[in-house]
Amino acid sequence: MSVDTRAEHLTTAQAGSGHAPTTHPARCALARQLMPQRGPILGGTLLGLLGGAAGLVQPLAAKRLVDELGAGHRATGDMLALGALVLTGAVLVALGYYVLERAAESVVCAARRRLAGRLLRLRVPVAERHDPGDLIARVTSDTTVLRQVATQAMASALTQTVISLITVGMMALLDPVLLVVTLAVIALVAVACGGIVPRIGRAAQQTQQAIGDMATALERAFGAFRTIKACGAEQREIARLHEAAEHARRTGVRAASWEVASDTVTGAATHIAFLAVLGVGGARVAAHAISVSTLVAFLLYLFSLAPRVGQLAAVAGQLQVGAAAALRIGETEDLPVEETTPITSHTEPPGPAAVAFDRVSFAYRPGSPVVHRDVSFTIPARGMTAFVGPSGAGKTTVFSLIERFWEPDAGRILLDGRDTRHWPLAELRAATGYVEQDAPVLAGTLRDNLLLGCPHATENQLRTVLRRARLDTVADRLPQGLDTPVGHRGSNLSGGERQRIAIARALLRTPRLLLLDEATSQLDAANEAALRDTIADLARTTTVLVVAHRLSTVTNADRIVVMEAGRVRAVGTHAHLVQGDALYAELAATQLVNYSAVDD
Ligand SMILES: Nc1ncnc2c1ncn2[C@@H]1O[C@H](COP(=O)(O)OP(=O)(O)OP(=O)(O)O)[C@@H](O)[C@H]1O
Repeated sequence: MSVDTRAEHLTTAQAGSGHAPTTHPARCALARQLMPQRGPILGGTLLGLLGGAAGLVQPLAAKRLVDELGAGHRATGDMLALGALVLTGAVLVALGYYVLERAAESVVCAARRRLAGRLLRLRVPVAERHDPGDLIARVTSDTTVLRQVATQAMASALTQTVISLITVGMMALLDPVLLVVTLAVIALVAVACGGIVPRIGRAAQQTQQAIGDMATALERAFGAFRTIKACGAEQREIARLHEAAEHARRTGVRAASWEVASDTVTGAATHIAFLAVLGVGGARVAAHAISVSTLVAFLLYLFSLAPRVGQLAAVAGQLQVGAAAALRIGETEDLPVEETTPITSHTEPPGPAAVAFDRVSFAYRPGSPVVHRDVSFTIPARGMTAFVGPSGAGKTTVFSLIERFWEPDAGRILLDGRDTRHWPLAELRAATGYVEQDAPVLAGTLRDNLLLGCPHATENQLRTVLRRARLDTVADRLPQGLDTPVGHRGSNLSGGERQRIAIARALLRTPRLLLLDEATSQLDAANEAALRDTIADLARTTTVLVVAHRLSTVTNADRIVVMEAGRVRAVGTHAHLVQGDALYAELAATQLVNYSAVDD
């Protein structure tokens, strides 16, 4: 098979079902996302570190300044040195931030590009198994979380740890006794934060999932916008969205509460440490154990250390959230995609393709009802073949299997005598034109839609297919002609116009095999009759397969395949089947009164 075989499920798709953010896979996923930018991230961190080091020397310079002034000396040089230190530190920190911000944007952009590249190449069964809203949230919202981790969290984790250690070293040099007092307070903070930080991570992960749920609910609503209005279901859908928003609010508030608790603990600890150091330090100054300037310098170090300890606590939470987002992104990147080998040479013979099903059996999912049972038929190159039968008989599935959206469980599908599994996928699809049942039209202009499968078509080719699909008058009527926007999913067009666009789009590819699934069901009688002639004309040079509910559209087919409950009942011409197949005769008896009326 021409697909990779990675895990087909997103384990973190549902709230609470994923890995805890601190697990090894989560950390590996985070490292995988950040690795390509490790150079700039380390560079930016180093600059921040140097800026922080400049800040570290400031208390010593201040101490010296106080000593000089206390001794009645002029201290212009010391003042200038202190100013230069402040300036250098600020410039280095700013530069570091800039480098990190750039690296973060690169991390996010690379993740988004990788995800976009893979999502559109997902295997159909895999794509159908996941909520589009959740997949979209992974590309937009989770990558944004990654950005924060790639800048602040990673850099802070490194710089703050190193600078905090140096600060502690400096404090030890100034007065070990005051350091013991400070470390005792820090130890208390560490114990309190140890309980708080994982809770911040978990709550923030749930917020990310809640945002994904909102995207899913929105995608669902916009996917059936008019139906929701027509059913008067706006309030119920709004309630669904409100529920998702409320869930995001609740988890957001929970995360914020824990963040506030963490800030409060570190803030209170700063004050306690300050008061303790001031009390013990004052006593030591009075006892001449240390000088006033030493106490001032120590307090300055303490004030620089306190926010760093607070930041380290926050960073631990951010890293957890980032790891959870990276895990969701990594899982999505690992979903199996279709092969991507581009077409290098056209090895297939020109002209119409022959199709055969050889004892094909198929179910959409293991354990789900069998849709095709031992289906066999042979369709020679050229001519029109229609598939008819009751709803759910498996007609559309024939097309899905030919296009290799799905693979048969047993049997073979042959195109030009060659198993479709041995065709390069791009080549197989290039040989085929497919008009789906609901004739999807994409947002953009009419021209964008037509050129979707054949971007280099000339203006002449465009005009020819427009005429053949009976779209020329529509295009002429539109205010900007072919460059008129058609709206979201072609909402500015009628159902019949959308179908004709889908047909024109398929014709433009000059396919060797044309698959039309209920492609004219929404056309008026005149347009349908004209398109029936176009298709009959096409069938002289191309193999045309048509799924039809209305027999009136296919009575002139070269052969008709009658399907029922996943089996081929009969194959023949209209005249032959009316005589020879009871189901077909019944369909003809109930439908062809209308046909005569239309034809006449
Ligand atoms: N993507 C899918 N996943 C799971 N089951 C599916 C999927 N598509 C179709 N089915 C099921 O497979 C069966 C055959 O569907 P298919 O669309 O091939 O029938 P059909 O003959 O074309 O029907 P209709 O005439 O109503 O379009 C149906 O029972 C349907 O519910």
